[in-house]
Amino acid sequence: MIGGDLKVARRGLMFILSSPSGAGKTTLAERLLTKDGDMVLSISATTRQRRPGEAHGKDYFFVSEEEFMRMRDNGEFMEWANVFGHYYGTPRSLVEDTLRQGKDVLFDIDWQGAQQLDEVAGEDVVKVFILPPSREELERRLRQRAQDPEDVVQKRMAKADAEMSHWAEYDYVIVNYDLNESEELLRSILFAERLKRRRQVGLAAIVKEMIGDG
Ligand SMILES: Nc1ncnc2c1ncn2[C@@H]1O[C@H](COP(=O)(O)OP(=O)(O)OP(=O)(O)O)[C@@H](O)[C@H]1O
Ligand SMILES: Nc1nc2c(ncn2[C@@H]2O[C@H](COP(=O)(O)O)[C@@H](O)[C@H]2O)c(=O)[nH]1
Repeated sequence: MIGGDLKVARRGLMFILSSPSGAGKTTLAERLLTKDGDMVLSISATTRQRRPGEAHGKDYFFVSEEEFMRMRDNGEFMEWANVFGHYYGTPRSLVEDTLRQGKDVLFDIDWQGAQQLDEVAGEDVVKVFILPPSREELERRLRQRAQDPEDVVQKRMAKADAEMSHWAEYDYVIVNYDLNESEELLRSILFAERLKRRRQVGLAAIVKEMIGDG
C-alpha cells in the first residue's frame, strides 16, 4: 500500500529454485512456503518412484510414463524434462490460476525447466541457483537424506557438475552453507523482486492521481 487509501495490485512472479540434487532447494522451498501466504508451490508430475514419506498431490503427482506422455501431448505442461532418467513436468493450470490471483508461484525444477519457463514467461520469472558449499558436503547431504539407494546417490553426484555448469544463467546465486541464512537471503530476493516497478500494477495511475500530469 502506498499513500493513504491507495492500493497497488501486484503481478505474481514465478520464483524458480534450481540446484544440483541434494543442495537443499526442497528444504528451503518448504521454509519459504510455511511463512508466506502469498506464494504457492508448483507441484510437478513425475514418473519417478515415490520416496518414503512423499504424498501424491503434495510432493508430486506420481504418474505412469503413459499418463505423463498423454499429459505432455495434450499440452498440459508449461515445461517438462527428463532428469536422472525420469520425466518431470510443471502442470500449467495451477501456475496460471495462481498468477491470475496476483500470487507468486515457487518452482523446484532443474536448469532445463528454468530455461523453458524463461522462454515462455521471461518478465515474470526470477531464477535462483542454490550451490552446495562443496562436493563433499553435497554428497554428505544426499546420503544423510537417506531416501535414495546408493546407485541413485551415485547417479545424482555424477550429474551434479552438469547441473552446476548452468549457474551463470540465473539471476541470483546462493551458497547454501546454513539453512537459516539461505532462507533469509531468499526472502530478501523475493521481497525486492515483488517491489519491482513493473510488478506493481496501476502504480502510474496512482502517482498521476497524486501529482497530476507533473
Ligand atoms: N544448509 C544445510 N545444512 C545442512 N544440511 C542441509 C542444508 N540444506 C539442506 N540440507 C539437508 O540436505 C538434504 C538434501 O536437501 P533437499 O532434499 O532439500 O535437497 P534438494 O536440492 O531439494 O534435492 P533434490 O534435487 O534431489 O530434490 C536434506 O536432508 C536437508 O535437510
Ligand atoms: N524440469 C523440471 N525439473 C523438475 C521438476 N520437478 C522436479 N524437478 C527436478 O528434478 C530433480 C530431481 O528431483 P527429485 O525430487 O527426484 O529429487 C531436481 O533437480 C528437481 O528440481 C519439473 O517439473 N520440471
